[in-house]
Amino acid sequence: MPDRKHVAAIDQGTTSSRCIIFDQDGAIVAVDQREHRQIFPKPGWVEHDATEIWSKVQAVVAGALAKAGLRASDLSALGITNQRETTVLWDRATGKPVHNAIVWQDTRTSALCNELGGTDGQDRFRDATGLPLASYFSGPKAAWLLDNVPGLRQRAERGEIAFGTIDSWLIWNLTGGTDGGVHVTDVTNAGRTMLMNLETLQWDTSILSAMNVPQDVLPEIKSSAEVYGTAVGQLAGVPVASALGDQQAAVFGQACYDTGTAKNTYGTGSFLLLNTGNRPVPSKSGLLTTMGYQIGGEAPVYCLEGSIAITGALVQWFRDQLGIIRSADEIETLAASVEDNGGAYIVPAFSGLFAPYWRSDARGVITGLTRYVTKAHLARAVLEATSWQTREVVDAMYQDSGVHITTLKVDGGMTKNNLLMQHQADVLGVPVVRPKVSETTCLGAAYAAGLATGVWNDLDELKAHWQKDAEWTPQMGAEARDKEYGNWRKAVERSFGWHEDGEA
Ligand SMILES: Nc1ncnc2c1ncn2[C@@H]1O[C@H](COP(=O)(O)OP(=O)(O)O)[C@@H](O)[C@H]1O
Ligand SMILES: O=P(O)(O)OC[C@H](O)CO
Repeated sequence: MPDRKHVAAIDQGTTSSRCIIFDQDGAIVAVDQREHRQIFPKPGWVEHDATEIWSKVQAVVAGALAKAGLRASDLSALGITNQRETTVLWDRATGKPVHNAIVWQDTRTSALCNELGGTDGQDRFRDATGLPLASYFSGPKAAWLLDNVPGLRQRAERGEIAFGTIDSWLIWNLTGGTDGGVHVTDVTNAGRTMLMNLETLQWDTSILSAMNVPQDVLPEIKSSAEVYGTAVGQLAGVPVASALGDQQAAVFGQACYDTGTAKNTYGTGSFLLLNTGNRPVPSKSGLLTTMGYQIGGEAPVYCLEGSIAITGALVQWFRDQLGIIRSADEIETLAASVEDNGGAYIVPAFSGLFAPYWRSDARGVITGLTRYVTKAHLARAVLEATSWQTREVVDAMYQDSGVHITTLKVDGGMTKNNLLMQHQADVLGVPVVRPKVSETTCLGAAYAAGLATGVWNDLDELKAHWQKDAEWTPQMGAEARDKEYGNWRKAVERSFGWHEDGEA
């Protein structure tokens, strides 16, 4: 395909959808982005309208093509990356969702997860899936919908209903929807449902029956890089050739192809993934064992993941709820106006703590307050909460894998904050590096789609595209670091036990 040298990627994220078109060097040609509504029906519940998401996705595809001055026929392939775990059930005949999508942050299934855990607790399905039982994952969300939308279970049992994470929903629509759309997902997304067995890469029938999810609703599990089908509509004829959960796509876009390489993406939350090679490494330290990627029929690559629920969202809270800053960028100037945190620590356990604690009973705390503490110290404490949470995850990675991360590749909205990135390097004691193309999520999806369609030949070719933009090297002494880390851990302990599960 000599004249088709562009690859498009759709990144359907928690707050917005974007489409980026890349050229053959992996450089960005055009970007278009639109937000969608966040629906909060009750405290702790978070929903999205999947129909709205589909129309925003169509709009950003049109927008990116127009900005690039390209047509569908100029694209070699389309890749998909997406917010993970968010769950959609739809009617196969009408193509309409039967309910709003339940978002990964939604905690309505906490009580159901406790019930499912029984005497094994959070570990009941950990050996098979690599995941602790938590409201974060899709399986319990699907079970909740089947039990709570009137008549849905019967319709599902009659084969009328399809389940999908957002990748499946988009691929089904892109390839024709009710008119022959393909119902597939990839291993990285299927791995976040808590319904896929990590060794067989197939749906685990014993978990399906424990969660009471009928197999007929589920998509077929495919690799992350292969042609699933051909798009219709405005992208008619373009092969839909990759799907990766957004954090795994960032691993791919950051060229973390070697065992022992790691990246951290700093957005609303932060997700640090360490490539552990072709075998799943079980976690005893509060991490997730998860898929990294699988290219066509090749052996799958696994990762250890530290999922941190709140990092950038704490900066948003500081701006929107406290009103101390007017823009996220202002936090750096305010924090830089003082030498240190003045003794204050903020633990942003707004909806419990994810890795490495998985404590749904935790709630946010600010500790160490004295009359000396100013809003500038608090601004520092907000930023430091991100680097300390990351340090805890890196320590857990070492405990589980024996791998010392020697350089951390970073990306995401918070990485433009120099003070934060310096503190991150300081508390980890290793260099932190940011690539030139910071849109690593879309880039990863584009790379995978381009590999599947012959735009790029192999991982070495992709690795050669990676270029450093900025690097921060550690400057803090070990003694100061250890003392502050101790303070942070004391603050975390103070956050435990504030909330009863099931309480609104
Ligand atoms: N200069 C900054 N310093 C610290 N945090 C920032 C800064 N700019 C943006 N952020 C935070 O980064 C997040 C947005 O990053 P982004 O990668 O776009 O996130 P997502 O993909 O999760 O929506 C927001 O939570 C915001 O508060
Ligand atoms: O859409 P993001 O960037 O907030 O990512 C969400 C994660 O995939 C949740 O697991």
